[in-house]
Amino acid sequence: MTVIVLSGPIGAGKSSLTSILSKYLGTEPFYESVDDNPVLPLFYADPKKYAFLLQVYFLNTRFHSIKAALTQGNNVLDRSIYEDALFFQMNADIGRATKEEVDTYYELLHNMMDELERMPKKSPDLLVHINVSYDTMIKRIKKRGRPYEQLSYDSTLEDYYKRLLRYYKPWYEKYDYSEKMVIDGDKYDFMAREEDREIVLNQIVDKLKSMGKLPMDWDKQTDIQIEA
Ligand SMILES: Nc1ncnc2c1ncn2[C@@H]1O[C@H](COP(=O)(O)OP(=O)(O)O)[C@@H](O)[C@H]1O
Ligand SMILES: Nc1nc2c(ncn2[C@H]2C[C@H](O)[C@@H](COP(=O)(O)O)O2)c(=O)[nH]1
Repeated sequence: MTVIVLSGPIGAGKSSLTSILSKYLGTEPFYESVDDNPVLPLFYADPKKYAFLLQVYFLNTRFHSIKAALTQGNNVLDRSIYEDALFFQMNADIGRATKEEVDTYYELLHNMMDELERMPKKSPDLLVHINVSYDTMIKRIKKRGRPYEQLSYDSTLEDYYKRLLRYYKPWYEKYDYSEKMVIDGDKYDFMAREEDREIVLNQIVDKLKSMGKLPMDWDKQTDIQIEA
């Protein structure tokens, strides 16, 4: 059983690469349900009021999906529970959570992480982190087009997004729940350019081979169809 989790800033390409990778490897994709998240638009409208509620919502949905992924066959998750605290700590650091909310959040998170420790498979096999610059992040957020994520909706999002990129750097360096690798999201347009998609898929396959998760002679054409 091979469990791969994607990580990376907003709009980095996690859901897109999850779809590409799961199709290519013939494994089950797990997507974070964002567009039916009732709290997300409320958060962007009033971050101070909804930061804690949104984080509990995400933590709960991530806990469900990581438990399912760790007990089912081969799969790919488009975001991990492991970066949940990154978002909440960042929001707490900018005054969007009370001390009581921070204490309650970490109590809940530690309880959930303890539960994962008791599972037969305690953690994913590989984290694929997509690194993007601020300019690429904004371009992709615009391309995806969620109104409340746009700088035109709230100019303070520029600082929020730049801060998020600063928080991701130490988070990735400290991440040690599994093997990990980085995909250059600025360099590779794995959506529009087939040659970039082939390079990215081969980078991930080579990593899985080096971990003994794929046979060294495993080979497959990368010409998969994707929804643009
Ligand atoms: N490598 C890439 N090159 C160009 N566009 C991309 C790339 N990855 C994703 N996109 C586009 O950027 C937007 C955000 O991608 P998405 O997969 O939703 O990111 P995430 O899940 O990390 O938030 C989508 O419109 C998607 O088509
Ligand atoms: N406050 C938080 N917001 C989060 C968290 N995880 C995701 N998000 C936001 C960011 C985007 O607006 C949207 C989807 O994220 P993508 O990375 O898939 O674009 O949800 C979180 O834990 N806390």
